[in-house]
Amino acid sequence: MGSVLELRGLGKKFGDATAVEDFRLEIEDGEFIVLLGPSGCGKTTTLRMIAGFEHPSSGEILLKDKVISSSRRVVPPERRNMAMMFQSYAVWPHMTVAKNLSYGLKLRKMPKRTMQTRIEESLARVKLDHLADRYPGELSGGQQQRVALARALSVDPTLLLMDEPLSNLDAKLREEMRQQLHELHAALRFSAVYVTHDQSEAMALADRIVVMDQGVIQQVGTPADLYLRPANEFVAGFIGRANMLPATVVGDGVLETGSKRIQCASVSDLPTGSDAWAVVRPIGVSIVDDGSTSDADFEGVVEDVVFLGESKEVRIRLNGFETPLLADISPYVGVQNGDSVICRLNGAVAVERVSETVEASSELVSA
Ligand SMILES: Nc1ncnc2c1ncn2[C@@H]1O[C@H](COP(=O)(O)OP(=O)(O)OP(=O)(O)O)[C@@H](O)[C@H]1O
Repeated sequence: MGSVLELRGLGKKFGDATAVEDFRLEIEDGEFIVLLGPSGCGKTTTLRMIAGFEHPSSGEILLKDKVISSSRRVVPPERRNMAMMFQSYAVWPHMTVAKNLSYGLKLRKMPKRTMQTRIEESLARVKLDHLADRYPGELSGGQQQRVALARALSVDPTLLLMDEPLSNLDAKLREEMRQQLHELHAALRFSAVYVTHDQSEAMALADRIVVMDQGVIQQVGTPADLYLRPANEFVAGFIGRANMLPATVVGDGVLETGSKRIQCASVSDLPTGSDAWAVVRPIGVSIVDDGSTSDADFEGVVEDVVFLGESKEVRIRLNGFETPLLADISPYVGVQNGDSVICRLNGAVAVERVSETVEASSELVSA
């Protein structure tokens, strides 16, 4: 597998304001990459630079090892062999499914005979060949999404670009479409760059996620990498729910927080003496009820219990800590408000503590 797209130190300024800075990424053939971050972090600008709608202020873009954008050479959007899908997958309502596909192929001056075969093949790939003569209004939302995808892929693009394509849909349809898109990608393995600010969408779809904040890449990794091994406090707070306890690095893989010592799964090269956060996911917190307590366990009092069916979300006020700890525990464990409990923290990760408070603390569920 070679690289499809390479972004080398890509930057974009609008006047004095930096929208994207030193963006570096290599995308493998068949990879589904998601650009994720809060509003204004530079996702769309990055996508538009890849498409060629926006000129980078610095850096280079290579498509299949050929430079398509640099200070000396800029290939226009229509010659980049990329397809773009926008919000809601808009298909043209006044054209049949087959016509929706032929439109883009005609623009590319494909001969008629080849075109017919291409349309049939493209619709067959998304299992819609029997609906070629229908109008979009006669199809379900899921089928319309497949038409849009078939249309985008019919031109055989090197790269498919998608900007929040699900954002106008209601929650239920959105989840269905996400599932379908994931399955189609698994089957067809097209290369894609997908922009969203929704972390659960990113986790569900991506081979790798690029987390951005204020124009700068914070971390690139698989959903599991980002969740289990966040590189910094922004990623720890932005991806999923996290308990973040202020701590100090006291040795190799060991953090001190309050008067307790925690063995970490990863300390990300922080020197001894550094300020850190001990990041612990709610699922990593267990309530010890078999008498096997140790010095590393924490004592606290239960403040709130929410029964969620598959789990119980328990909020615990730890002795000596300001921020309450969130624990996802088995729904069969009997705990009530006011109970004194012993907690054990598993899978802790240390990240450098730069801010005194992190926006997404244990009480805040991000995006
Ligand atoms: N044409 C423009 N002129 C001036 N500033 C712009 C322009 N386009 C984007 N920006 C600025 O660049 C920054 C990044 O914008 P961008 O649209 O890439 O962010 P985003 O992460 O896609 O946000 P959203 O999720 O809200 O679409 C923002 O501060 C934005 O205001």
